[in-house]
Amino acid sequence: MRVVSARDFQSKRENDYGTPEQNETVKSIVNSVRAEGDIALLRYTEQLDRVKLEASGLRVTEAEMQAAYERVEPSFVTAIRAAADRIRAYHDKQKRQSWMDFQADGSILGQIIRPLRRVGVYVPGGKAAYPSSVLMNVIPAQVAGVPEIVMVTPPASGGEMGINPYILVAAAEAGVTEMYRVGGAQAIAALAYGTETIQPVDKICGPGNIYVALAKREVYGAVNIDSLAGPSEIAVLAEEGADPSYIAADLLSQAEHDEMASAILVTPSLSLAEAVSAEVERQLELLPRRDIARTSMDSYGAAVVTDSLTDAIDIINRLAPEHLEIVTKEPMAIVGQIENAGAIFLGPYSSEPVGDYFAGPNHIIPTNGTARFASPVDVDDFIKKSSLIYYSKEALLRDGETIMELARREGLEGHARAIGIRLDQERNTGGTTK
Ligand SMILES: NC(=O)c1ccc[n+]([C@@H]2O[C@H](COP(=O)([O-])OP(=O)(O)OC[C@H]3O[C@@H](n4cnc5c(N)ncnc54)[C@H](O)[C@@H]3O)[C@@H](O)[C@H]2O)c1
Ligand SMILES: N[C@H](CO)Cc1c[nH]c[nH+]1
Ligand SMILES: [Zn+2]
Repeated sequence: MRVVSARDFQSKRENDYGTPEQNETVKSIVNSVRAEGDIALLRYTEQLDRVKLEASGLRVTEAEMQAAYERVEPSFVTAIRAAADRIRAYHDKQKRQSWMDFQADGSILGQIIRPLRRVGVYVPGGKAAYPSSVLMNVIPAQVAGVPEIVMVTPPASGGEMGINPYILVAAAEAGVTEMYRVGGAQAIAALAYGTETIQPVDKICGPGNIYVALAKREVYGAVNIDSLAGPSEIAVLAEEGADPSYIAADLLSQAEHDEMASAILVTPSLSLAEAVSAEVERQLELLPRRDIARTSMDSYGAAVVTDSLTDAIDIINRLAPEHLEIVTKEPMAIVGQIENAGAIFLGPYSSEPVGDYFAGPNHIIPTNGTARFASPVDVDDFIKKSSLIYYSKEALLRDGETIMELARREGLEGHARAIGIRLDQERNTGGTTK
């Protein structure tokens, strides 16, 4: 991992999302699926996932889900249930209630909260399978009360039609009843526009690689999306005294996700930066996915040395990382200065994978600097709100002239007249109409 001074550090991620070629590829896949439906889905699944399917084979059956229990260890079932309980407990706290404010003049103002009717959840399954992402998608949708949750995930690569059994068991445990074996940009397009087999949804949530993230951006507007939760990122803010082997391990935990993942240490300590860099080289060799981790470390990894802790915090706020670990003597004293980060992990024992799998907060988190304006998936992603306005006669008589003044200053006489016609009527009838 390169050690660089803050002055020489230029994040490779401060550009637009994806290369021009990746953007073109995604546009072309999305347009083809929109125009051709299932035929394009099957073509891209064969081309990109090397799995040949018939349209009738797109839907994953309940029997497949149940059969998968035979192929996973009982310890996995215990673990996924324990994780689901923690994730559900955390998301239960986010539930919103509809509310109404009864005013003294007889008016009622409020907000009605309703679940979205049909949502699509993407579970990544290209280079690795992510049963944990099944829970992170499905549980908040269930807590919100979404009646139709449609899961998509790529068929296990290597020519088999099957889905990874850990994903199937996680889906069965979560109560998924509608699942399709399709991934990448083609799955996102199918959820957005529908095909002969897949009915369109109202919103698409879930993480994925660059093609998935770009496809979500491409279909936004036809459907809503959660955020651009693309290739994983970690930034560690640390000072002298932090354990280099812990930091290196946590950096590599995200680097192993994807060649496009990013892992950055920011510290005022040159000696810590050098120790972490050496530790990364040592630990890299121990990883089964070292080729992926090395590519991402070489492309996007860095140990950035700053003049001060304040400068280090500035860099973190500029990066707006998906995950931030603060490993300083007083992490609580720093957290208030962090403006941009998707999930913040405090202290030496809050290793990032604690949040990936188990603590309870959602691991579907915006990337590539978009934590500046976006948030991790939560129950709010699966609801919508309607404003409620009941104006009493008394209230309209009181506020009518003010509303007409505002309408006329916008040059919208029709708006003013809609109010005026009621005021006139009330005045002419001496206020006897109800
Ligand atoms: N930000 C988050 O919240 C979060 C959470 C979990 C995982 N992730 C990220 O999810 C990603 C998972 O990636 P993955 O690849 O393992 O699975 P994936 O399911 O996201 O992507 C696999 C699909 O990508 C498509 N694809 C692959 N190469 C392509 C190409 N050259 N052209 C067009 N399409 C192509 C294929 O259709 C394939 O099915 C990683 O980047 C990981 O870091 C992010
Ligand atoms: N770190 C990922 C989010 O970027 C989430 C995850 C799932 N499994 C392992 N990690
Ligand atoms: Zn992870």
